[in-house]
Amino acid sequence: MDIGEPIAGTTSQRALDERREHHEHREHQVFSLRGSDASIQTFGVRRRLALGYASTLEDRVRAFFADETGGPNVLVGALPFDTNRDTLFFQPERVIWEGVENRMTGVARSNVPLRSSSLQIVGEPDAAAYAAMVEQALARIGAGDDLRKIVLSRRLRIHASAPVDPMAIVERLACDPKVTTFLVDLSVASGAHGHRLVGATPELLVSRKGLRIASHPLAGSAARSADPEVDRRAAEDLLRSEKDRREHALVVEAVFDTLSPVCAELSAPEGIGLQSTSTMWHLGTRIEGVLKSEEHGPSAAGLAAMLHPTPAVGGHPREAALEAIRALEPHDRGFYAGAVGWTDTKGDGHWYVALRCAEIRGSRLTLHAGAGIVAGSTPDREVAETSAKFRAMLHALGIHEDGAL
Ligand SMILES: C=C(O[C@@H]1C=C(C(=O)O)C=C[C@H]1O)C(=O)O
Repeated sequence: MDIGEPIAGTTSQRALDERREHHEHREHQVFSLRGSDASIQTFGVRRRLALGYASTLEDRVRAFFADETGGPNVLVGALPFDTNRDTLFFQPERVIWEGVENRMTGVARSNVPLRSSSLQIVGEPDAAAYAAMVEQALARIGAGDDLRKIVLSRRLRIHASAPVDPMAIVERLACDPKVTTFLVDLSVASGAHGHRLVGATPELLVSRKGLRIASHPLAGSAARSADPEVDRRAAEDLLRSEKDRREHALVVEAVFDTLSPVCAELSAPEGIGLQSTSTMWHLGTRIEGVLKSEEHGPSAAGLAAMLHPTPAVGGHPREAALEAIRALEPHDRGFYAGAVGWTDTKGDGHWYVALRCAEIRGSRLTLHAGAGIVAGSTPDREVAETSAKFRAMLHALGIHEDGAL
């Protein structure tokens, strides 16, 4: 972030001072979520949320805030993809809330985080092995039981010759105004030096403000093109694709089914539409609702835990799809395809699906990308879709690679 530049909008002197201060202490930033909604950056870890395997996340969050020991009234954190794994939640020492006007977009102010000459990139599984996984998923879907969608992912392992700067990656990802960038200091839990999760997600899992909630599930994707005509056609074809609409509908139905019991009103006023990032087109449906009860309704974190994993990252039906993912994917997803966000004492908060991300450990990065497999999917197209989904992170890293990744 270039703090020497004039800042547009209504930025106060205090906000400027805070930005300068955090710039000077950028190594202490442990969590950030920055997008078109108000953004949050946090510094230091005041207290971690106890893990408590017997109680729900909602109960643990309530108990945390009931036990008043001061500090900011917010918990930030991440849910792993596998709900049996440990969540990472903590109360920060200091919080900076930023309005939308402070969002930095357009020009990458940072140096390219990596030089491709000093890189090793390995697909794990590689593209051919992933295509074979897709074949197996299709066989399971075609087997006659009610399995209809399995989201399969693959990874790129990147080994750089020097440690990468996670903040520089986030700043470059933020050049796309359509995404919400995130950074989570995973060393809070792992203790491993330089262990971070960074990414740029287009998908809102759930937000809550007072009684109002929203979710914007995505499913059904097409790569964008630099050629405007090809790009427009890709979007039109996606909007018309029966296979992608079917894949999308499963996610929307699951979100409605999960949220209906706690809502007095729930609707998708605009129906299915196109959502874009700088590299992808997606089918998206914005869902809006009003909770039955503000005080007794679930908090934003509780809602995220109810929804996760949606069929956008798991499949349908949920348990059968998760079993298939465990059987077919040779790797642990970690926090990829989990959720990142915050929740406060009032229950308000924002949670995003942790997509288009990289787990960083010093000079090693692991990128994940997945695609929904349904009847009508083909291995080649799913390989191409996952390649396209890697592009946002690769570009942020300074890698312009369209080859056989
Ligand atoms: C699984 C990913 O993305 C999800 C899967 C999509 C799809 O299958 O079309 C679209 C958006 C996301 O919900 C990913 O980016 O890795």
